[in-house]
Amino acid sequence: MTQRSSRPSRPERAHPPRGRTGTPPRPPVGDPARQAALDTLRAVRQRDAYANLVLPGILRERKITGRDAALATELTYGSLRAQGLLDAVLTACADRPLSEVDGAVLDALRLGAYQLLRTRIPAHAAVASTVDLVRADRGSGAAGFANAVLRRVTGQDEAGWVEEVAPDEDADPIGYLAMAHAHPRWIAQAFAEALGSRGEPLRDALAADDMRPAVHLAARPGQCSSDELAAMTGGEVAPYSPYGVHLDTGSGDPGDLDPVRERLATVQDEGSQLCAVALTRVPLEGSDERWLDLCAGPGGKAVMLGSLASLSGASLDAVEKAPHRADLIRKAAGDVPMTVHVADGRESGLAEGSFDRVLVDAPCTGLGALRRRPEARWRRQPSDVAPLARLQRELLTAALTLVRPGGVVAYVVCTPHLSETVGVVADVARRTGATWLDAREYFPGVPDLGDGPQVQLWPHKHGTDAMFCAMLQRPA
Ligand SMILES: C[S@@+](CC[C@H](N)C(=O)[O-])C[C@H]1O[C@@H](n2cnc3c(N)ncnc32)[C@H](O)[C@@H]1O
Repeated sequence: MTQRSSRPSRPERAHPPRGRTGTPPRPPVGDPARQAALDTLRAVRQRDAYANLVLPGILRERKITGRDAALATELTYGSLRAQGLLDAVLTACADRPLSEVDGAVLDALRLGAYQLLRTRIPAHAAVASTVDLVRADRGSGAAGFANAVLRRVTGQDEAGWVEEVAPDEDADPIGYLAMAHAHPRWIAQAFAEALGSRGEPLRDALAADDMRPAVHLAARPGQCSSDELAAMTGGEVAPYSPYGVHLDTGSGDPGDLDPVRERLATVQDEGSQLCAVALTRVPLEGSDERWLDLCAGPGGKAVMLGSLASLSGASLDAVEKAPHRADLIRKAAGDVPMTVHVADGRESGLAEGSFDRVLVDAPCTGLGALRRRPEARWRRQPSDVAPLARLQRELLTAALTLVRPGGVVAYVVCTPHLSETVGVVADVARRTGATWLDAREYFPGVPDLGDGPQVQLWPHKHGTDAMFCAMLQRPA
């Protein structure tokens, strides 16, 4: 990394910082979009909040709509996704470690740096608007500091900064791509291992994962077709899921769409739809009447499975450990028939061998759905993987006792991390004697699924989250 020669001097504080009471500052009349973004960044930093839950509330409460809402959304999610890259650049531009910068000022600096590096907002507007926010919240000393730092950021564009702050591309290609596409290095490493590549495929995967995804809707089987849903919403029929529609909603909350409110459709990534539907496509000999979703909260796949089950004369049981998430399943289900159990899937109390099809949509690191959870990539830690992999093995093992001989279990996670995917399935298949079916057969029309028997979907190949699906059959 190149050291910069002169740096802005440390500003003195003009007056005690405001906004320490936890109450978000009132939005300045002139810049509601940036203030909403800033307040969301603060909630994410201070309370570990989820931006996609906080921001819509702020927009609603402050009646921010249209272009301002779209700008607030882009700046919030963009700043959170790019945080690692922004922090590396800000570190190179500040006269002190970022850990010594006041948190509220750091939020604003990230917001400003994001505008400078990753939007077409003119530099003077990005700097001036950020400095105004800092001045309003933290006084003129902090504003001077922010001004000096951001002026340094304007010294070069994103590509120039990447060359300066990223590791050398030849010596550490994964570290370089991780920085260039704003991913923690360990996550880029996990993607590289799953892809078997540290070159072009990794670059494409990280780049696709760094973009704001389209909203995916699932038409409820038996209630509405994907053609009808596309016509109702102005979206496009999805390429692979028979129920899917892709939508560009800008800043709007897809939960507000009429077909979603009227329960004709749900908001669900196309990859999730494909995995749930794949379980129902495996041909079975003998009975096919009882289906189970062993990790069902908040109910996205349970609604899909419950709808398909009732069309085919089967019933669905849904197990969820967390009571509040079981409530979410009941709410999501509405009139879709299913029985919800609050229980640990490893010891559910359900009768062994009593189900024909079981879905294990196991808790996981979520590394495959980072596009949809802007702050998640910087929160997750490598140490999260091993305990989750242990839980995943236990849940999959339990599923193989709950399914009848000859029945099928779909193991699904929204992560490509090998320890959570093939590592879990290979281990459980070996210990239980379950047969590993070729899952690719149940994803008809989906290209580029590799050598099997598992299916790993990717944003850069399929436009879906990076969902993993393996099918295991209990020996008859
Ligand atoms: C990946 S999410 C499932 C998503 C869900 N299938 C859907 O499509 O909406 C995993 C769920 O498993 C639940 N869970 C965690 N540990 C569990 C356990 N031991 N038994 C049952 N459910 C568990 C979590 O609370 C979480 O709701």
